Amino acid sequence: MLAAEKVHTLSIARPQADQFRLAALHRYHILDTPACEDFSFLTELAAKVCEVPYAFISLVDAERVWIKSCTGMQMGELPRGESYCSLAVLGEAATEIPDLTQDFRTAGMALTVNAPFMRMYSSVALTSSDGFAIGTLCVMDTKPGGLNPEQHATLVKLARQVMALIELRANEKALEATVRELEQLATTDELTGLHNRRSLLHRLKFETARAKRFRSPLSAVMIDLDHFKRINDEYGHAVGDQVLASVGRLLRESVRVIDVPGRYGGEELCVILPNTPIEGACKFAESLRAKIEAQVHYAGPRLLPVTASLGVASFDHMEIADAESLLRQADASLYRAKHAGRNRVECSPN
Ligand SMILES: Nc1nc2c(ncn2[C@@H]2O[C@H](COP(=O)(O)OP(=O)(O)OP(=O)(O)O)[C@@H](O)[C@H]2O)c(=O)[nH]1
Repeated sequence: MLAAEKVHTLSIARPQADQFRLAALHRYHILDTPACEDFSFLTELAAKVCEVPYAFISLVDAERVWIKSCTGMQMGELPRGESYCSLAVLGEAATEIPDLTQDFRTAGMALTVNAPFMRMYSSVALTSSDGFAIGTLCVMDTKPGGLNPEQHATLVKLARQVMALIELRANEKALEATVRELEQLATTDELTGLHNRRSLLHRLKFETARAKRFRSPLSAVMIDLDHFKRINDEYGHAVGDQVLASVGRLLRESVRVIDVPGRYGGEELCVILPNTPIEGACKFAESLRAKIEAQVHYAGPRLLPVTASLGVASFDHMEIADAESLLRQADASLYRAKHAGRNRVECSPN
């Protein structure tokens, strides 16, 4: 970073429609990203080709110029009024200042009046796909002068490479976000926000393998709403859906991050509890049962009592060979809870 004994802030004219230019810059999500070898390579190449000690990839933000990569000195960012690059986004595709001390706009800037006492500046604008200059690829020297036509032509080509790399990184980021979104859609039950059946069974297989490998306990809790058919029949499917969605939310809010809450099918929900022995799972199930009973539901103005029966099974108390048999045992416990009068928890084994 620059040691600014005397910070000299020039009020530099802003290009018209700077907010559109800034929007274009921010769309790339490149500001404040970590250093990256691909960009460093391009600044090193720019300095070498132009036979100067300094090269920068700079991005002109609202109040600062942020340096993505630099060769010759370490610099993170500069106030916008202290950066030569602020001039370069004023509209010119290329800017060259042969002697910075002789240009009234740059003569008082910190890099000119303090070490390393820059004298020559030459830059090519980094132009976004919608035509805005978001920053520059620039080279600097402590001697006055300029680039020859060949060096300038190469700097233009390198600036295009920098921009292509910025576009590539942005596209990669957008693609990652889309993949994450699709993954979320493919694994989530739309009504309840819980894992859907496929995702639940996939995670159960994974957790079963892990429990076997590390001999850690694994539990599953099956949850079935009591007399749910009556709710649908008496108040309609939409009210039934509303109840399921609320219980789903309650379940999501009741579990730990490592637990896997899912919709097994219809009004039957399930939670996989990794690293949890039967005692812990039964405690959890009992607390969940009480929360479901206490949750308030309405069908219009009428209060709707909703309860659930829960069945628990665990790996550490019985010989369970695979994921399916864990669920079968939890289902058998649930069956017992239903037959014992509903709104209760049954743990396996008896
Ligand atoms: N609204 C709504 N209802 C559903 C959904 N999935 C399943 N159901 C209904 O849930 C009801 C389940 O009924 P049953 O299996 O007879 O069980 P129950 O009435 O809950 O009775 P018990 O489980 O024995 O207490 C059926 O009427 C299904 O149509 C759903 O996504 N939305």
